[in-house]
Amino acid sequence: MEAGGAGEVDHLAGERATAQFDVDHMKVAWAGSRHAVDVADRMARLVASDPVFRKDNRTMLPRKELFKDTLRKAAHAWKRIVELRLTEEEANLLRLYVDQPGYVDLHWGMFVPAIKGQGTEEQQKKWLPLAYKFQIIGCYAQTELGHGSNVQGLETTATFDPKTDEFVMHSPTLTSSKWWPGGLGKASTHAVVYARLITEGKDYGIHGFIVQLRSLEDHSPLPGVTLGDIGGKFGSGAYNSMDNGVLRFDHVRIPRDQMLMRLSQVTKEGKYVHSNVPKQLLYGTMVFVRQTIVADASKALSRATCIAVRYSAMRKQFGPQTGGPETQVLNYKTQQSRLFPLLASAYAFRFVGEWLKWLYTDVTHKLEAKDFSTLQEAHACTAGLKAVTTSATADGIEECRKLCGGHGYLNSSGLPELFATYVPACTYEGDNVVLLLQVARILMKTVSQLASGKQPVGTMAYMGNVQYLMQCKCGVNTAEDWLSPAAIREVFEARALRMAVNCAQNINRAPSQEEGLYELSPDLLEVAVAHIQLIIVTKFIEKVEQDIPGEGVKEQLRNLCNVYALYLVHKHLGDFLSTGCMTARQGALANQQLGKLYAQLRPNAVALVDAFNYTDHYLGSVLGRYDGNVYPALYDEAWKDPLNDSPVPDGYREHLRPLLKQQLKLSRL
Ligand SMILES: CCCCCCCC/C=C\C/C=C/C(=O)SCCNC(=O)CCNC(=O)[C@H](O)C(C)(C)COP(=O)(O)OP(=O)(O)OC[C@H]1O[C@@H](n2cnc3c(N)ncnc32)[C@H](O)[C@@H]1OP(=O)(O)O
Ligand SMILES: Cc1cc2nc3c(=O)[nH]c(=O)nc-3n(C[C@H](O)[C@H](O)[C@H](O)COP(=O)(O)OP(=O)(O)OC[C@H]3O[C@@H](n4cnc5c(N)ncnc54)[C@H](O)[C@@H]3O)c2cc1C
Repeated sequence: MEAGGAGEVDHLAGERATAQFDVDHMKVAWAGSRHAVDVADRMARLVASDPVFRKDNRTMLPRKELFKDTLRKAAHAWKRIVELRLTEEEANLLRLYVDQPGYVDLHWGMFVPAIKGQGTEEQQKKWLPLAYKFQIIGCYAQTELGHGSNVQGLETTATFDPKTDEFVMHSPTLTSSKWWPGGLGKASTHAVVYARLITEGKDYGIHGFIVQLRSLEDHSPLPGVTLGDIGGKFGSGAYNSMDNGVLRFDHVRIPRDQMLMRLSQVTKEGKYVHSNVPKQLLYGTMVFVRQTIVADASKALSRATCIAVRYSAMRKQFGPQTGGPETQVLNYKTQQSRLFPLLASAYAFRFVGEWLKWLYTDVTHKLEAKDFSTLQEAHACTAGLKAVTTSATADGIEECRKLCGGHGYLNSSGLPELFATYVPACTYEGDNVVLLLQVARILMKTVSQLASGKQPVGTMAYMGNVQYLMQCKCGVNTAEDWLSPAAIREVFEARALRMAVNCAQNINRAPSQEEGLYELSPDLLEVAVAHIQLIIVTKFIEKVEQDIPGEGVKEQLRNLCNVYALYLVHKHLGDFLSTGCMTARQGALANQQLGKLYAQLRPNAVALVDAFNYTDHYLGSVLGRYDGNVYPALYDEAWKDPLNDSPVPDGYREHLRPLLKQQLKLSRL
């Protein structure tokens, strides 16, 4: 937990004393409200003080023990949720702070939302109470061995049999085996299974079905159902606590009313009826989860930067040529230029995640009123932001590991496990490249409609300003000019639009649209990234323009916003120059201003990560400890490794002793 107890020394007190803002108010800005800070605080402490939720030994547990430990934690968490009558908000936070991937994530995160989004009212009434009380455990079984990205290519079949009023679930090929669903391997009793609906001899494509997989008596797989775990995954601990599974059906029968029938129905005679709604609503659960993944990106990146900032403030290497104390590595300009953009990104992703949640809620309300006009905007924003934020976060965690030098490579730093747990976010819920290509296609469509005078809306509205943005010149003359939000916004808009228009023109020169999209797909990725970065920068600017209470809080957020934007200008300078949005001199001025911003950020760095309000338990890092007392913690942690259980290792008698004795004999010859 945080410092302040009797006898504890705050080794970072000097760093905290230099902060130029009110940390308590920054906690509110980060969490969203005073209420959010208080609830998070209570739940984090509840978890940290409970010995069942201990996790410092996690990377040393063999897989079977790790999985059992996950079941124990999930059951204990549920017991506490019920005993303490926690609200949904509190329960979600408690699960977050338990911090161990497991079947409950998919049960609450995908199974329940899939039934809510795609089930009829009657189906919801039947299944949701069972799920809410954990009388059934569910997962989301979409991906197969042969197809993940291409959902329309899935092979599992659900063939309607009007004689018995049932669907027959079948896995016709090896590649049709369901493969990857979390919670499927060992824990789930039920799944929402995506399969090709076949009725009256016709294939109507992919639909969702609720299928019972295991007995509710003894948990054994039901007849015709083959189930298992797909095997160990990257890293120690990490995502290995999750039972990602394989599932095969051999003509398994389910009642007709277990097809999720909100979007389309099959009558008892076998007639297929599609409600008058866009087919893409079938993908609604993925859109929901992509939105939550953006919020999670800021959590993961803020954890990594919290560890790296605190450790960098405490770690010293080298000193002035003239002698004297060694330098904190956080004072090296290179350390700042690698670390501070990541800290700024964590804040940027937090605020864009907040905005995306609002957008998602707004679109959901519109859909309920049968207004589908914002469906494309929701798809583009969730897909694009999921891709950009998860890729940057995965890269950022790895950079934080390097920023912590050798100690960052130790499991006790928390960073290897954080990376291994996080990195599949670039793949699950849509491979990032596949998602960015979706965004790019929508951008290309928008560009092609500009000529007809159709005004783009939402996050693409800026494209309507095409006449101006295609020819405008950046007005920056001094480094300080880069502090203008209008100047920043304009170059990001001009870069995104010009890249999109250039790409669209190149596609139009191809023999066909399809060939053009195929040949230019690497460029399309960059177009999508430029557009999504514009959204993140814009939402950060809008956040800073709001009324933000607390001494110095707004100033710090403005500084972080400028760091985020100018870091992107520096990193993608090629885009800005080649599209003619700015000159090389203006690029140099941006970099000059970035250096000044880093210097302003430096005295506030530790306080800015304190504002995340993470307990030592949640951080799970000897390097990121609140009190900065890193060396005794590192030293103590090493002795906990099972290899240190005895001074002479197992295997000495069989493999070391004979070798050493043989060397002794040889030397005597
Ligand atoms: C609250 C707690 C949350 C906890 C979360 C826990 C996380 C646990 C960790 C992991 C869980 C992981 C789960 C999974 O991975 S589940 C499996 C996820 N799988 C995917 O994401 C697959 C990705 N593929 C796709 O989404 C699609 O196949 C596709 C979009 C790539 C292609 O779809 P396709 O039907 O072939 O269509 P087109 O490309 O031709 O597009 C047609 C049309 O539809 C529009 N569109 C596509 N997708 C959507 C959408 N989701 N919403 C709205 N509209 C969509 C597209 O733009 C086209 O439009 P048009 O040009 O106007 O016709
Ligand atoms: C940890 C984890 C948890 C998961 N949990 C679940 C779950 O609970 N339920 C579930 O149903 N699924 C789950 N999945 C599966 C996940 O959704 C898929 O792995 C993901 O959608 C990617 O699909 P794929 O594996 O088919 O990749 P592929 O599509 O085979 O990707 C391979 C490569 O091909 C490239 N590629 C593919 N298509 C294109 C294209 N059109 N253009 C250019 N490049 C392309 C990709 O960029 C990638 O580089 C999980 C996966 C992981 C790793």
